[in-house]
Amino acid sequence: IQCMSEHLAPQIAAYEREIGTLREELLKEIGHLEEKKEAAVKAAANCSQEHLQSLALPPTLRTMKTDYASLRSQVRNFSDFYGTAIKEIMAAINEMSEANKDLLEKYRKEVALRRKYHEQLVELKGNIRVLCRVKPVLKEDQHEEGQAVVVTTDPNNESALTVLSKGKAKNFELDKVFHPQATQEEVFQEIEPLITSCIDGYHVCIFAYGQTGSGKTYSMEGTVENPGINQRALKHLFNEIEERKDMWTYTVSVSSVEIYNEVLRDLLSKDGEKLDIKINPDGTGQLHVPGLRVMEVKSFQHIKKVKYQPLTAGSRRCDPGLEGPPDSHTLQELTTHLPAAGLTGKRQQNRHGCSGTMIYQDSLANPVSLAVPSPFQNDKCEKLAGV
Ligand SMILES: Nc1ncnc2c1ncn2[C@@H]1O[C@H](COP(=O)(O)OP(=O)(O)OP(=O)(O)O)[C@@H](O)[C@H]1O
Repeated sequence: IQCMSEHLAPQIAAYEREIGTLREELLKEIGHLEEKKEAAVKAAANCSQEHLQSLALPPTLRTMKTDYASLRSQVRNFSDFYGTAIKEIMAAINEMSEANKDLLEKYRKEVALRRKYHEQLVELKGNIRVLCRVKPVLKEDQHEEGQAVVVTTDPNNESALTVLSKGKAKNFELDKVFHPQATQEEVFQEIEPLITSCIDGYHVCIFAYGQTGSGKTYSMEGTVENPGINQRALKHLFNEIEERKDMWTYTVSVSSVEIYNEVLRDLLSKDGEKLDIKINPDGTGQLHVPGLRVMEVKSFQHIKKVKYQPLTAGSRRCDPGLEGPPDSHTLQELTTHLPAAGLTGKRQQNRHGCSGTMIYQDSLANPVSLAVPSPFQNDKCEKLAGV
């Protein structure tokens, strides 16, 4: 066996070499065939495209083909377009939030400025200001020739007032004296800054005091052609609110009462319901009138349409049947509320936002000397007006 295997070994080696050579040739041949196949496939593809192009497509198919091509390119471009749009949107959002920050910053500065102005106003003009309007002598006053005019103003001093009493001239100094020819507009100009303060959250009380026929109603309400403080203040208030509407939304509400000989009546209720003043149970220690109707008003026109109950008979005049001085007062309270967060301030801000109150009051009283230190003789009225 050993002898045989030694004899066959060279032959086996020769076969193996021959097999190797044959394998290499076979692989080469396969390679050639592959190349030929590729070339044949390409040629076939070209041929079918040329063939397709040479075919006359119906017009609808041709349109579809162009539409399809355009859609394909649009789809390809869409991701680029989408990316650009997202970037633009993000840039706009950033710009907006920057603008918002800017606006908020401006508002904070504005609030601080207004507070400063209000404090300056209070500092310069006082927290309580007493203004005097001298009524002109009218035809109906039956002023007779030769009768002395007892109240005179000084054209060079807007604080001075002289009253002739029992042959003696008494001089008074007030915050401001309006001469008899002063217009409703001039009187209102003195009040105007207080209306802005009310919108900014401060409490304001405007009180007209004087003997019957002295011009309280004329100054406060005025006439249709020549409106007084109340009408002008409301117009001004709604104009200011309108100017601020892009930034802030205010709500405005009104209530109205008459206090006649210590009896308080709601002038917004149908039957002029009688009410009383109580301590507010909310713990603030402030006074309020339980059951008093409060009406939200949207505009100056709206407020003019509010129906008030007619006043108690006799409350607009000295009632001769009464003993002692008649006590007649009408109070109109107007509240502005700004339900905004992020405001700063102490007094005027509560957790609901910022509220300011304006009380107009018109009082009837017996003739009194200008030197009377406290003109508020009516207990309920004094309480309600918060003076
Ligand atoms: N400054 C003024 N200029 C022109 N007229 C005036 C002026 N002030 C008052 N009057 C007129 O005087 C009259 C009496 O005024 P008014 O009714 O306002 O007084 P009053 O103080 O409200 O009186 P009462 O307390 O009795 O209601 C009215 O006819 C009013 O038009």
